[in-house]
Amino acid sequence: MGNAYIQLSDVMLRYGGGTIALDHTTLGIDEGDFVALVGPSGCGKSTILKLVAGLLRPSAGAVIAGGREVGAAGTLPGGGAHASQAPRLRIGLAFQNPTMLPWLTIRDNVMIPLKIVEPFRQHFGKKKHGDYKDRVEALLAQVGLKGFGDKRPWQLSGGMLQRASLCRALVHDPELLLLDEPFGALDQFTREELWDIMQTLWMDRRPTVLLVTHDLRESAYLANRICVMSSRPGRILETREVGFARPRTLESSYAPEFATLVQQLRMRIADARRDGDATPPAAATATAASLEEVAA
Ligand SMILES: Nc1ncnc2c1ncn2[C@@H]1O[C@H](COP(=O)(O)OP(=O)(O)OP(=O)(O)O)[C@@H](O)[C@H]1O
Repeated sequence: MGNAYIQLSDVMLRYGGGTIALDHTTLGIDEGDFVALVGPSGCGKSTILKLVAGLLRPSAGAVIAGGREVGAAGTLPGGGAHASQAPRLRIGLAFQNPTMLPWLTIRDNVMIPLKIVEPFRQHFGKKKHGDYKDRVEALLAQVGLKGFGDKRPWQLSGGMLQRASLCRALVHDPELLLLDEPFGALDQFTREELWDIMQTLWMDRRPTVLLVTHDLRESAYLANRICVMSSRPGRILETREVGFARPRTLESSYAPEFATLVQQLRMRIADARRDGDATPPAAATATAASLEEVAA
């Protein structure tokens, strides 16, 4: 069993209806790393995020986040007999649909984690019009939403709401950021703009990030490592190091080595879709070796 910051060890996840979403899934993520999960639709990517967040517990195997067993098989999520004494990680979440509470301003929506999560929560009453407001305004400015704090969610475009959603995911300085296709519903131009913003936020703050995406260019632009999953029941078929220098730019995303990486990922996923996880180990190793040459 590995001992990475985030560690899934031989995890099996069976949903209530009997669907086995993950089987023999092992994945380690180092502190401060930026990892993307890609793979065929329905292969269990979101299920991995939910396990790491402690929203699900594995049917077998173990999930550890920041030294704490978040949902050992047979225990309650985040607790139970096997849980270590390590403090629970502060987690930030952003999804494809940036759900905002419509009766609150953008500023108050972004502030919600400060109202809920310790140690911010205990000072909320005192600081919500001072330090916390400044913190939210600074984040909004960083994502290009300066001056929009007083607006209501219905007064913003989809791209602006997604920017606000990123602010909400980061406002409480999470140690772990879980992103489930956060840019999936946006047009290409807005998406690329947000890649840049996301990269800057990560480089400034260095949370550990786990990003689920269908967009292979996005994974190559943002991640340090890309994990390719098999068809359901999902497991990690291959992990790619992405060695491109940072900060990455749109221009660099049109470089031949970037295009080659994306093309190879695409072929790997097409294989996984066609063959399930039936790729013989020798062939998988050969593919991994050829892919390594690209990143080098
Ligand atoms: N609550 C649930 N109950 C039963 N089955 C579920 C549940 N949630 C997901 N599944 C099934 O588990 C499998 C994995 O789902 P998951 O959402 O993790 O996949 P995914 O890779 O994120 O999919 P996509 O790329 O299409 O978003 C799918 O077959 C899905 O239908």
